[in-house]
Amino acid sequence: MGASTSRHRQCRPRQSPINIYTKKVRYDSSLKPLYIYYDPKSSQRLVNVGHCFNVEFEDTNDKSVVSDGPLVGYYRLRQCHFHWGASDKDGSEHVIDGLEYPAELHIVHWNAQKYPTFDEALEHPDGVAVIGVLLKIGETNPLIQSIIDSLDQVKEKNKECPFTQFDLSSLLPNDRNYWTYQGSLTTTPYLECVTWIIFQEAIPIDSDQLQHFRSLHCTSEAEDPAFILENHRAIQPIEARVVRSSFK
Ligand SMILES: O=C1NC(=O)[C@@H](c2ccccc2)S1
Ligand SMILES: [Zn+2]
Repeated sequence: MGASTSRHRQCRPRQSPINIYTKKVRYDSSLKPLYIYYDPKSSQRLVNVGHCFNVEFEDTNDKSVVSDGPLVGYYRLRQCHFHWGASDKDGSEHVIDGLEYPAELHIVHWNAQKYPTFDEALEHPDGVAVIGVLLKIGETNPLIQSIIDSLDQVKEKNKECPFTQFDLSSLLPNDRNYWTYQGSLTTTPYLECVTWIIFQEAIPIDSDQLQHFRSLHCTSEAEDPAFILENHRAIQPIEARVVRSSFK
């Protein structure tokens, strides 16, 4: 192994996203069912952060949390966002047996039981838990439509608007089978602090709804407009990791 390769392997061993090769996944009977409770009163606002839009939630209390599953303790809901592609052919970050989905929802939580702030949690290997939900082209999604109906208020980078009473739990698939592995943030600074929980079942979105995501501006009002056509990171080497499943 060359020096750069060995340096590369040592310094970034748990990057995300990855291809989940289902033949190499290991069923782990000790994995518990996930406990997920999201209070619609926790949702606060919609923000265009330039490379995507976030639905941001109040994370100064434990009203909306995820626990159990592969996790130790509880993780507080902080924000959710989507990743998408320039066409419906790609867009998800995680890939399943080489199959790319048109988009992926990320629900970001942090270990408020152990760490005082989100920024502190980012510095620890058990600091963050992200639930990933794959999206497939299908019927119109009414929950996503409620977000789209507000997107014109956050068209440009750094714009935000109130977004309350959002029932995020209705966006989750009915089937709670999941894969889990240790990974990283998928945007800079790519910190290796994430326990990933990816649902096996995809949820529907229609093609027109996806097109609305691509009409968001990655530029501020003062700049010449450019669009967020895509915002998904390429898959990364799995290195020495094994993906576990909650199901056979
Ligand atoms: O799941 C992920 N998606 C992203 O855009 C990354 C991120 C980075 C910082 C805060 C929240 C999320 S990590
Ligand atoms: Zn993400």
